[in-house]
Amino acid sequence: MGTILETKQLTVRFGDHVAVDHVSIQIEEHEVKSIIGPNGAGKTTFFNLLSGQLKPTHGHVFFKGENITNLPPALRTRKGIGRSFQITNVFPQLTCFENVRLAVQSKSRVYFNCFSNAKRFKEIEEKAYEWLELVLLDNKADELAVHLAHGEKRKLEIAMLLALETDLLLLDEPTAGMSLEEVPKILEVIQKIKEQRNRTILLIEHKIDMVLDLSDTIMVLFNGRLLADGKPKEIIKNEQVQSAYLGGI
Ligand SMILES: Nc1ncnc2c1ncn2[C@@H]1O[C@H](COP(=O)(O)OP(=O)(O)OP(=O)(O)O)[C@@H](O)[C@H]1O
Repeated sequence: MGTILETKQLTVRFGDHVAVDHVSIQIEEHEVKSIIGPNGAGKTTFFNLLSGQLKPTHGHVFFKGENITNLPPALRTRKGIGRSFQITNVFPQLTCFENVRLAVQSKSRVYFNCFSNAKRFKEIEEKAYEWLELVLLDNKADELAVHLAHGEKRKLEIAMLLALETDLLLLDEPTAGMSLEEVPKILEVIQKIKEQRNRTILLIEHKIDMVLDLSDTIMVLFNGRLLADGKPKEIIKNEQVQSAYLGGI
């Protein structure tokens, strides 16, 4: 296994404010890496630089060894970087199954028409059910997305992201806005994706227990700078991290 994503001295300024400040990291294939840091530390801005929503003022992003710093978001998705947002992104008037099937179709570029191959559609439908099963939503396949609870919508969004079959998943606070009962279910979904060991996950998450449970490595941002990057045990012991973020636990 090698490095799937690397940033070198990645920096973005907004006027006088340096939101991401010379951040150099590496993400290994099939690892789960989390980004933590206080509000305003630069986590979402860093994601925007990786997914192409923002262009850096300085530095580079490499994906599978290729310099993608100047590629637009759609091209990055095609190369294998998929991103979820804090706001759920599903079609409310379609069922869960239809939402995921659309994502599978967009990946396979097969569209329904009367001349098309029925066998191919069957494969697409089976694949859509597989993703729904993986995110524990197969029992809601025929439910309209508009009727789902918030946590279920997040799971549906993750299923749609998985259906795009990107190698790297950028998950931006998948538990944001969830009730206490919903959080363990998302944790279980991410754990299941992790167990398959065929995706790399970069996760922004405020729930520190969840981060410690899931992550192979954790990077800590503080005022746009990389304060620490290492295994959960090292991060927890790091004195700078404790005083800057964890409140000296
Ligand atoms: N487009 C922008 N223009 C100006 N300032 C911005 C812009 N985007 C982000 N910032 C600033 O950059 C800093 C980092 O913001 P960012 O949203 O990345 O932090 P964050 O770590 O994701 O915070 P949170 O945990 O609250 O989501 C903040 O001070 C924010 O106000």
